[in-house]
Amino acid sequence: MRVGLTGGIASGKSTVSAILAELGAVVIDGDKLAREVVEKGTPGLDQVVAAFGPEILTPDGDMDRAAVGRIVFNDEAKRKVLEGIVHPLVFERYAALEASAPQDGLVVHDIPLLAESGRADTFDAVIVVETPAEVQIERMLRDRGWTREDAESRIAAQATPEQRRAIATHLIVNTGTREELRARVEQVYAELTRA
Ligand SMILES: CC(C)(COP(=O)(O)OP(=O)(O)OC[C@H]1O[C@@H](n2cnc3c(N)ncnc32)[C@H](O)[C@@H]1O)[C@@H](O)C(=O)NCCC(=O)NCCS
Ligand SMILES: Nc1ncnc2c1ncn2[C@@H]1O[C@H](COP(=O)(O)OP(=O)(O)OP(=O)(O)O)[C@@H](O)[C@H]1O
Repeated sequence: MRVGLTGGIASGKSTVSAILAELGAVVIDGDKLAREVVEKGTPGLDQVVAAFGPEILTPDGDMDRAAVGRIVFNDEAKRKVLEGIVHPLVFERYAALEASAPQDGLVVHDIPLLAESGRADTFDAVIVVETPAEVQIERMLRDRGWTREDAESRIAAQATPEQRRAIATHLIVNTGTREELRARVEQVYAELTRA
């Protein structure tokens, strides 16, 4: 069974996917793939440099992620250019990893931008993790050292909670404790593996 997992930034997706993995699911992490396809020496990074210029490289030749983030989360057209480079490469990697995943059990695709991608229909089920924007912002300020403006600009670049709910077959409202979150994830896992 192919399951999409999505949610806004800092909503709790990685926490949910870690619990699903403990329960036996195979998890494919979209953010990790999006980093791999633009690592130093990749054709992906060459394309990003061609579009954004060599000033987005660190002295070591890696992509300066903070610099690119400052550009694309303040300019939608530039964000679309970056997405046009990164997303096709990520979807190629998803397909290759899925082909080598075990055929029985749950394969969970953690895709931060699933609602935005229009690909939700390609999954057997879609888990949406939802957390109030104020909690997302607090976590970003605490964990990433960002300003409130940085945090708000990421949220503004993403789908709304309503748009995500519209694609959900299983909604996880992450407003309680970690223990409550675990219990809800166990319930969803049981429902999906019974199906
Ligand atoms: C702009 C970049 C360099 C910033 O890197 P940074 O290390 O600061 O963030 P990281 O990649 O860890 O992403 C953290 C979160 O930001 C949000 N985010 C990332 N890219 C986007 C985007 N294009 N639109 C909206 N939100 C996004 C997601 O919630 C993601 O989980 C990077 O996010 C990137 O390359 N984005 C484009 C690729 C993409 O869309 N990735 C997300 C899903 S595949
Ligand atoms: N129910 C909860 N109670 C307390 N803290 C939580 C809860 N759920 C998640 N967190 C914490 O919130 C932060 C963000 O969660 P997590 O990394 O799982 O989100 P994410 O959606 O994967 O984030 P990102 O979009 O940044 O990859 C983490 O520090 C995590 O430990």
